[in-house]
Amino acid sequence: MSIHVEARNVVKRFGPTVALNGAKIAIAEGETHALLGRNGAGKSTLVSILTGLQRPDEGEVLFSGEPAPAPGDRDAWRQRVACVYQKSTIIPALTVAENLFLNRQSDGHGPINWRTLRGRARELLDTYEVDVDVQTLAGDLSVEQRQLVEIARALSFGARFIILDEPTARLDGPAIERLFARMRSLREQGVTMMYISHHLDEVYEICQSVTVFRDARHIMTRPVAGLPQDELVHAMTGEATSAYHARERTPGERVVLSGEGLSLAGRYRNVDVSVRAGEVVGLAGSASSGKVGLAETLVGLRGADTGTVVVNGTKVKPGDVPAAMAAGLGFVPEDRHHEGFVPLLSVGENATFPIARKLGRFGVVSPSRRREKAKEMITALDIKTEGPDQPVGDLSGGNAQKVVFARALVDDPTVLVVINPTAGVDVKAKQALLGAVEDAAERGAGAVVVSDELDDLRICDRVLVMFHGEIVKDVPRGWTDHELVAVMEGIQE
Ligand SMILES: Nc1ncnc2c1ncn2[C@@H]1O[C@H](COP(=O)(O)OP(=O)(O)OP(=O)(O)O)[C@@H](O)[C@H]1O
Repeated sequence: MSIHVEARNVVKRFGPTVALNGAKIAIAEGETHALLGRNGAGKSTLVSILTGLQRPDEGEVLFSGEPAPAPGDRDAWRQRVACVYQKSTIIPALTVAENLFLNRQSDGHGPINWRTLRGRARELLDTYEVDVDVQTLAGDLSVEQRQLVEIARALSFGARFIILDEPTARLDGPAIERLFARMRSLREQGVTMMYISHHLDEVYEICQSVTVFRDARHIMTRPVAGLPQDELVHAMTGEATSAYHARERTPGERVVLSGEGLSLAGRYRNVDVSVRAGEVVGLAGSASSGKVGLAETLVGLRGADTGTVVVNGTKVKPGDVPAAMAAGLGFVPEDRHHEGFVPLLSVGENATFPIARKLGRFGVVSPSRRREKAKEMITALDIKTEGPDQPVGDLSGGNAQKVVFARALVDDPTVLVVINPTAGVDVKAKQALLGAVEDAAERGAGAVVVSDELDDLRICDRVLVMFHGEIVKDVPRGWTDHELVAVMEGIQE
């Protein structure tokens, strides 16, 4: 089989960090090839080099045996490769049609003809069987629709090689199945794909080959069929890793978080929840179930039409997150890029933000105390960084998520609410984060884990399942995967 995409001996440095150290990958024509590695292993750096966004310090990239285009020749790159990122690259304030033809609206002869543009956009989406109205504002699309539009856009430039960088991180079960069906049909049409994910089961389901990077180096490339999962995990971590075992505990009596009579039009209705000290409560359901909206109300990020929220004895005003935090709340938001961290501030500043007032007198933070506390959190959560002074924007995705976690935990919260807590984090780091939630519960905090990752929900004492905006079942510990998924998908009452 011929090689479609190849990177040889790639070295890439960022200051003192060596992100890729003689790394390589070779992807055969028409295959779906997984790239795996722990957080910070160098995967995204390779993506930026394979898409021409960054130049390697050493090494080369070849497409079908030919050297890659010159760095500035964006059109030539677009014809060879496209990437669907976890973070959207489409512009929310523009329509789908405008996004599809961004920078190519006119043919260079006179003004843009909007009607023709819409027609071409419709035709393009029809070709790839994407059922989205081209006049919709891109900001109103679901994550799934947005990804389909991005894939269609990539193919329309003529690219026969698509990189999918953690595409399932924000999709629910049925949407993941639909994405996989589409990937299979693209593969049948001869499209080559590179697939990045921290979910090993997905790799076994959709990929034919896998390459593992560890500490900036290539560790192995193998066919997926017949490869034992232990060997894969060992290649990623360099050690044997055992499965995570959720702990047993007996929750206390005191209610530390409650929501009563909560309704928000279009999101959820008639919800009553209460979480006791030392209890971990899961909130599960499909993307349209209302679980994220409800969690955002519980932390004060989003108002409700009716009902009240009480955090640790304090009634929280809708929209007043600082008041909820002052009452003892720690929070990991759904979208770390928007609400999670400030990229230009350092790891230390981000991680210690909620305790800034306590660390210094008269509101002035002592840099040495901040560094000390930040170092503690870096060790506790195993954050891969040059140190507390590095800007969070320079960290790999999974390590940035750990900083958001550190911020939620730093002030020993009485109530901890985490939304998709392990999104983008690797196999081992996931265990550290779930362990941190269980530690908090053992210290007496009440926690809410909002997720549809079954591994995340396994640490919960009970799981509230939402369907179409209502809590349909309170499932105690001891469920099987099949049972819980059936309730989440509304198959079983
Ligand atoms: N612009 C940058 N400036 C400084 N360091 C960087 C920059 N981009 C990446 N790095 C560093 O390079 C290393 C590799 O990061 P990369 O994002 O490629 O990892 P990754 O394998 O994609 O991780 P994840 O699974 O968390 O997304 C990390 O240590 C990261 O901090």
